[in-house]
Amino acid sequence: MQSRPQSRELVYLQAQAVADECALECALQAAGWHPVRLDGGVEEGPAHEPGVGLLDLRGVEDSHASTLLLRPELATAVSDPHREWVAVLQAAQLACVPLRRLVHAWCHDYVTFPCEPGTLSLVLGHALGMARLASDDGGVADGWPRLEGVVGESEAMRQLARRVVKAAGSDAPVFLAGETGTGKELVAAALHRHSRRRALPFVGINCGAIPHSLMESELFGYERGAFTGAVQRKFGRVEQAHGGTLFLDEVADLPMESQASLLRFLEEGCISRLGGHSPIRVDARIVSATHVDLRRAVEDGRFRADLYHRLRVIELKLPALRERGSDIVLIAQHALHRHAAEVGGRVRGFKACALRAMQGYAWPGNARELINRVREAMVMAEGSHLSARDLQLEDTTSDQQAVTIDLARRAGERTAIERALARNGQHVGQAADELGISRVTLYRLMLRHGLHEARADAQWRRLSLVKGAGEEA
Ligand SMILES: Nc1ncnc2c1ncn2[C@@H]1O[C@H](COP(=O)(O)OP(=O)(O)OP(=O)(O)O)[C@@H](O)[C@H]1O
Repeated sequence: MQSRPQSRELVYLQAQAVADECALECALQAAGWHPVRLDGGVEEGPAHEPGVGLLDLRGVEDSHASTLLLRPELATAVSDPHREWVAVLQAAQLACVPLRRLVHAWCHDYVTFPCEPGTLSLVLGHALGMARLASDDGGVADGWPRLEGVVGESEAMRQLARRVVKAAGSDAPVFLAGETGTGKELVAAALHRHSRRRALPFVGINCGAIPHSLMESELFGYERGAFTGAVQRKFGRVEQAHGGTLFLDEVADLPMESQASLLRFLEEGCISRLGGHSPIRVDARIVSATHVDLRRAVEDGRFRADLYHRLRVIELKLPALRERGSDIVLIAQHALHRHAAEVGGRVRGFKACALRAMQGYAWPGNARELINRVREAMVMAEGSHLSARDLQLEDTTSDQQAVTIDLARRAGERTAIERALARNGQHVGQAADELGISRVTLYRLMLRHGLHEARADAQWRRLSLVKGAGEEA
């Protein structure tokens, strides 16, 4: 006896109620597919399993077609990067240009209804196959998710990517900490793209770049006539981010008055425009960042403690570039490709001395400094391959210098320490355990390799005074 094929699941999203719903459901079941309705449409966070969705557009009138994607449940669903969509239409609807554009832009394929179960099965199976292919390419292929636009494969960045994707599954406020130029804004945008809000706005504001006197109106907007010159209503950044994400960059620079208003918004979910009389409900996910020590700002009385705790429900720390090993070269190459056209493709790569010098430099301005140096060098350099000198970096070892066993051992030792520290979030005790040496020995080795500059904890200061700390352990 022939066994009945197991039915496969698909997500079913209906744009408009139709009279003969059962007919489509029967056709799907006959084709071996089990539809799961997206009632209300919004999924809880991104499902990383590749899948297929059926977008039922039957009954959508021509006049509504161009505004369909303003409906958040539709926009969120069709922009899920892990799902391919198949549209269902009535043959006559193919004459509607906005509907055709929507299907062309967002769907893998379409069927006109009524249709043969065999055709339906073929089209859906093909869409599922394409979703799986795409997922193998760019998704979580070798156990860690790639963040779009964020270059880096070091262990520190893999850990960060995993945490970003987890954080994206919730609506809790996220605080991004990290030195200047480490990519906080880039990561904030990636967080938004991985969240269920991805089809709605990502609105950024640099709190350090706006005069204090304008901050309230910039954040919360104003009504016409609220003050001289307010000739028409203006929506503030918070309101513009409704449904999406609001990114508050350099949040430590927020004036006290706006800190109080922001806190009120976080607690009540409502804002008031300047000159407005009724509160307006706004649903915006808050991501904030600063390169300064926000805890210190709280201690100094420059930042409200209650707001500080509200903002950092989830804290993500971006590693400094010098802790990211071979990411330095990856980002340099990324910059080279990105700006190649500006110099007519004249510059094609890096000399060995440049690669060495980049790895040996501390990059206080992080990825921003690296990208800018590469870009400047590309304009100024004479040859096709950039040297350490083109990058205005010191080449500590020349190409011709013999590499002694001792030099190689030291280089290996330094790399092992850097990686252990990065893997263990700069925790010296844990890094020492992993390396199989004592904390004291690790501190001595760090001193010898010049890896101690950023550390200011008391134990380090004590140990650095120990006689002979820089000698062989
Ligand atoms: N991992 C990365 N891959 C590619 N480009 C990066 C990466 N990190 C940073 N950049 C680039 O470096 C520049 C600075 O990044 P970004 O503005 O996100 O840093 P930031 O941490 O927000 O800095 P600041 O604290 O000064 O505001 C941008 O041009 C960004 O595209």
